[in-house]
Amino acid sequence: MKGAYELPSASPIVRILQITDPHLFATPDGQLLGVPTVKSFQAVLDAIQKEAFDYEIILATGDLVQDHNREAYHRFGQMVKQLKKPLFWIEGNHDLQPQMSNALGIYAQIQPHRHILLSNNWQVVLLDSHVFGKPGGKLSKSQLAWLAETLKNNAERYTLVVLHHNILPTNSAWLDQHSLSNPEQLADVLSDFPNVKAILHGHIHQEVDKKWMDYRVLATPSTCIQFKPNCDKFTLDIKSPGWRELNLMPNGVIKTVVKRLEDACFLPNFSATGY
Ligand SMILES: Nc1ncnc2c1ncn2[C@@H]1O[C@@H]2COP(=O)(O)O[C@H]2[C@H]1O
Ligand SMILES: [Fe+2]
Repeated sequence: MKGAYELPSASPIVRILQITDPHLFATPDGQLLGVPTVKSFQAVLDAIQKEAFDYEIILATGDLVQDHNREAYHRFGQMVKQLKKPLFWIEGNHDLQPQMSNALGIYAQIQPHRHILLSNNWQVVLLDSHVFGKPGGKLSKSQLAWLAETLKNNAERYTLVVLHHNILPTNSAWLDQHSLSNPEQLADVLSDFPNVKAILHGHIHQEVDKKWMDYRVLATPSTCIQFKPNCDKFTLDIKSPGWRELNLMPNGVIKTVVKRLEDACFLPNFSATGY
């Protein structure tokens, strides 16, 4: 495990951009259920650059590629260069190691660190919840032990915990079977550290801002297809690709907003029953 990445901030507010689940292909025309994911990702990157939000770091929360292709990781590495800020990533269920680390490791902007110290009062801890060959997630004993150790060593800092898989149900049976399988073990670790403020994830291709015990749970739209909440059978949503802006305030509060491309762009094939 790499040590902490330290980002002393000029501003007391820490600004973070989250992009998630781009499901890129090696080829520019590769499609996921009718959506050309490289093109929708580029449209999101273009829209982000038109915004005034002056983020300091980027979090890419998994499922960076769709087809385990090394070249798709290189496409990700090349495409995010335009954002010109340090980028940190975690694995999703569609990602494959060591191809992912090896490919992303050659880009100076892309950081291998899983612990980020931001300003004087915040930290971000990135967890690997991916289980080889399975769509659902689990936090291993070693990830949980590392989380406990990291929180203990920096207990005075407010903390944002980041992983790929969801903790709370989406009220969609087809998707909820692929949630994090051991949230109670995560809760056990977190319960000793009252400065943990929020848990941020991807995977469910929809916006969430809810409470789980004392923690705020935030999920973010994919940069490609969207899943419709509250549907027991696989159902795609008409909502557009999106991203999230987060402002970590010096008093421990998080101000955050999800933004999307304009309506009715990159609509998927609504008759699809899965992938
Ligand atoms: N029809 C389906 N039923 C159950 N699981 C599915 C279906 N289609 C896709 N999935 C899996 O559910 C996962 C949810 O989001 P992911 O992008 O991680 O990848 C998806 C697939 O692994
Ligand atoms: Fe996923």
